[in-house]
Amino acid sequence: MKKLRAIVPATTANLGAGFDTFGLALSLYNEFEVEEHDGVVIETIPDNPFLKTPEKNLFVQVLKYACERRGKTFHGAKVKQITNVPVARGLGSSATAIVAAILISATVSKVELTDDLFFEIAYRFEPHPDNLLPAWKGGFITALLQNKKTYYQHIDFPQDIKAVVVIPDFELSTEKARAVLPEKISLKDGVFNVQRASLFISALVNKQYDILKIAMDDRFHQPYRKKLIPGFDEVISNALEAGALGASLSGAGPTVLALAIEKFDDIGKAMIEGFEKHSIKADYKVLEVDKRGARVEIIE
Ligand SMILES: Nc1ncnc2c1ncn2[C@@H]1O[C@H](COP(=O)(O)OP(=O)(O)OP(=O)(O)O)[C@@H](O)[C@H]1O
Ligand SMILES: N[C@@H](CCO)C(=O)O
Repeated sequence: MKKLRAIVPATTANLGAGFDTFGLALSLYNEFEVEEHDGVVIETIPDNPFLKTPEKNLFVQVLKYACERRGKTFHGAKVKQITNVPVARGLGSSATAIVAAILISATVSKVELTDDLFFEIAYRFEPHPDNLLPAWKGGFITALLQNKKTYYQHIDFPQDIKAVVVIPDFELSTEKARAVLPEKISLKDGVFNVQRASLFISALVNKQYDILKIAMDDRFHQPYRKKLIPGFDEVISNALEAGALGASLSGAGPTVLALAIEKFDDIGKAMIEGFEKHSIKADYKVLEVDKRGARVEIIE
């Protein structure tokens, strides 16, 4: 195998009411360089001992599975990861690793990467398409899984909207953030989210940005997850007061996302203040929507 590099965008899932269905790719990228090697050697930039452990490194685990799935023996790999997407922060870091490994495996084996093949591998490691799909194909998607088939649609995301993401300095695994969700929700809350998810899509299509604030509200997951994220309500209200169109938890959190067409730095700083009031340090990034998705380059 030549030396290959996969470049995969971060993703923000849910966008409020679109729980487990909306996903958006963002201009923050993880890079995964790989070449054949006897045994597994992992370098991470910045240094991350956790990800350097092969058993904890999803990129290596998916590479191994994809190799053995083709009836080959996985002898190892020399991996260099540039991890700009922070782990367990709600920006789809795990999805970047899965997508990178699948694309590299398909490139090496010269196999056409169909949706069925992609999801057959990916769902063994991550059960929801709302990070996987935008990380793979870019842009904004809405998706669902029914009877082992994934249905999804791309919707053009307005060019003038950017994402302000505020990343607090603590991790929240998707597993832990899903464990606090209720088994059942009321009809009233169900209608609440259906109304707003539909409104969100209409607002994008019709460029009716003034309704995004309402459309990004949620009763499925944020009321429960915010107990794990001190300052969440203030971060959201600060974003809106500073000029955001709408704001929500990014994926399973703890990152908080604001959509905006102006005042990006004011919004970022105001959101950080919301966390700082609860003695939590945070950093903000102003990101574009990534429309290209993941790609593989042959280095040598
Ligand atoms: N860049 C990466 N490279 C290799 N393995 C990763 C990477 N990011 C995450 N993982 C693995 O995936 C596991 C699950 O990550 P988790 O889903 O909790 O966080 P996340 O994907 O960063 O956040 P979210 O899914 O909320 O966007 C991590 O504990 C780690 O084992
Ligand atoms: N929809 C998933 C996304 C995880 O990134 C969740 O909220 O748990």
